[in-house]
Amino acid sequence: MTEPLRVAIAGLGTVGAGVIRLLDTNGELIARRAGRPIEVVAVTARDRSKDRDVDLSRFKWIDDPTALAVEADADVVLELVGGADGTALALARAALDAKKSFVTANKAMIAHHGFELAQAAESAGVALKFEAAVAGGIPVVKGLREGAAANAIDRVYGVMNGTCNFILSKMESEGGDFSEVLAEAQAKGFAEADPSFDIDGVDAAHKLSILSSIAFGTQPAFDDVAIGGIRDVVAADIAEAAALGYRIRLVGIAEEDGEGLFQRVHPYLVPMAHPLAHVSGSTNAVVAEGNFVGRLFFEGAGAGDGPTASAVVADLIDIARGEFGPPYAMPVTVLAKQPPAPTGERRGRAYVRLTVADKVGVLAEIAAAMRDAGVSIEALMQRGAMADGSVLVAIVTHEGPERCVAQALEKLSASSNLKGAPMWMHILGD
Ligand SMILES: NC(=O)c1ccc[n+]([C@@H]2O[C@H](COP(=O)([O-])OP(=O)(O)OC[C@H]3O[C@@H](n4cnc5c(N)ncnc54)[C@H](O)[C@@H]3O)[C@@H](O)[C@H]2O)c1
Ligand SMILES: N[C@@H](CCO)C(=O)O
Ligand code: NA
Repeated sequence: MTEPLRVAIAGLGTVGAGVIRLLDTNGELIARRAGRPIEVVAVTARDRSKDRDVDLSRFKWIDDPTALAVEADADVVLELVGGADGTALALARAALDAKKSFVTANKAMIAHHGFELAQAAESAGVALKFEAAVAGGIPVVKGLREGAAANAIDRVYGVMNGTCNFILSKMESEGGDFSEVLAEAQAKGFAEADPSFDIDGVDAAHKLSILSSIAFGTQPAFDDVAIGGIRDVVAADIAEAAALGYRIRLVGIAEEDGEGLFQRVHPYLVPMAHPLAHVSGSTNAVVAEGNFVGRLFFEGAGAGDGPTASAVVADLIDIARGEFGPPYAMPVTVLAKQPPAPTGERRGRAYVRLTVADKVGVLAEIAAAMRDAGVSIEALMQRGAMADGSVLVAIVTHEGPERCVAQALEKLSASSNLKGAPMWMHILGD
């Protein structure tokens, strides 16, 4: 058999150990598919003595992760450490500088530095691959970059954070407390080292900005993503949404609107008839709309050791087969710089939840603020008094400019009748 593809791995946590287990289990099958074996030659992590349930004695241990790039006798450096900068970025630069191919699951680093790393990889003539960085095990990077490459993409959107989806669907089915369910997601290995990246929408925004570049052929623009998370979603919102025929999902959405690229991550009310409403637990799903293929729907495990390892090793197999190609759908030299779309006149329907004093005239005040801002109300529900005497008012608006809802809420937030910050979610259209 031909020479093995030699791999050096930095990071032996959930994903790193998963990759070694996968190669141990499926090594022979992979060697037949790739035309040659994939062999781990060196590893590094923070703690050499930690029990990881995999035999590391076969591999050379190199203490310094950056030295791994140069000292290990490897064709590919695999980074599974995490973090946008620091060790991961130093390792990426060192590997590409040493003309070694580089594979990573690190969406934070690719969202912030992917363009620079793609330039380095292309000029070094090596591969840069990051299938595991977006939607874990779902082959959505390959799906868009290769499978949908013949299409102009009109819109790409989806549920891209397993931790948030796990929390929302658990609160939906069992009514669990937010922090307890988050702790459960952390114990299952889904959450980021800093889980605020998950619940505040940052992780999904990392993934969305990577997908946008591939879908629209634009330079990655993470800083242009409007980001909101699920921290303020309460059980009452989930119940109101259900009563109205929706489920709440953290949705990342990107589209070109003629004047620029619109990118937003936010909790959305998703109609029950839409397939995204049925994506539950840590599952992810991505929808891409191509001008010839129509609607593509990718669904699968977005996190966890096995699914993420599956995506990482698929990238290694590509490299073993000699499939390099530009990391995005086109060479970095032709990636367009797209300004962010102006959001002022963006239209949509909205859900608004207000906690207000239970007294005469409050509903009239809300209705007046909406009327003055030009917001048309489709439905308004008031729910029973809470312990502190306040009541919950949930409103669904007709379609209109989003800025009008913002204007109405700004006016209302000055009212002494408001007993907490208003919660505003968008409603996903078809
Ligand atoms: N866990 C998942 O489900 C998942 C899914 C997709 C992508 N990812 C990404 O994969 C990467 C790894 O995630 P994970 O869940 O395996 O993390 P983890 O915390 O379980 O493992 C991280 C590993 O890196 C090592 N490490 C950390 N800092 C280091 C340093 N400075 N020097 C040397 N080693 C260091 C740790 O010792 C550990 O072995 C992250 O970028 C993450 O975002 C994770
Ligand atoms: N923390 C991420 C891991 C997968 O990228 C999630 O929950 O989706
Ligand atoms: Na993926």
